[in-house]
Amino acid sequence: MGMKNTEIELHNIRKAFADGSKKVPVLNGISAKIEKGTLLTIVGPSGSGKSTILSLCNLLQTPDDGEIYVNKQEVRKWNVQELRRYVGIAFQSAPMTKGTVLENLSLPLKLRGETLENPETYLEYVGLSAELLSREAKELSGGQRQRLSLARTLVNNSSVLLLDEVTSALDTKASQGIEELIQRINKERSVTILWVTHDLSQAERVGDETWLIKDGQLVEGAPTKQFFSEPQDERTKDFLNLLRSSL
Ligand SMILES: Nc1ncnc2c1ncn2[C@@H]1O[C@H](COP(=O)(O)OP(=O)(O)OP(=O)(O)O)[C@@H](O)[C@H]1O
Repeated sequence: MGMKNTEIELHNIRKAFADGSKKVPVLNGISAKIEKGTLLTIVGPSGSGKSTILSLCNLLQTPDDGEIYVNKQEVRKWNVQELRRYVGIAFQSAPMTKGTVLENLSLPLKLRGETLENPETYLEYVGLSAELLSREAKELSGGQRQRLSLARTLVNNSSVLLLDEVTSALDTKASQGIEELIQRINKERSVTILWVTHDLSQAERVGDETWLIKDGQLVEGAPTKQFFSEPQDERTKDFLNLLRSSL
């Protein structure tokens, strides 16, 4: 066995949200380790807490209880800006700020008072033409915007990428392109990836490991092949059967 090199460790994470006067628990004690370079796919019913897990890893939210270690340092001990460079995030909507593609791409550096060298190399890597640099970013197609948000994480040289339903708004062809790009970023640059997806065949295709989150618990975490071919927990079997029978 080689030496394990943990990128993210969740230690008994709990989170509840206020709903009127009562607190609704969303994560009920989640513990797990993610090794560096892993492509983890996270599946589970709607509202089970998947996005909340991502948001805790770069301090968009803070846990009520428990600790999260990123590269061995508890998230609340990180400088937030540094943490958010180290842990990049991309959403389904791939939001852009007003301005050109170049301005959007160099935003993370501009905030630090630096300029971006060779912006076209980042566009090329994500499969966008350098001619797009002067284009208004909000006018790009969904697939192009998703590529640009991935390019931004490359500018930051992020070690971890949090992906929340990044292909759900795209047609099949654009979705395949983004899938391949993410796999390439994972393999070529050893970026650790936490990928929430409702598309089970995608989770099976791209994952090294897969988790099922249900009712705020990590029900089952296993190597992806095993997760889909020999699920151990009855709740995983039910979840997979239910979705497969509805196809
Ligand atoms: N900021 C918030 N304030 C209040 N409630 C929240 C907040 N964020 C999430 N929730 C609630 O927490 C629960 C879990 O939400 P979360 O988005 O983590 O689920 P999910 O598994 O990602 O769902 P989906 O697959 O539908 O995106 C939901 O009931 C949601 O309404």
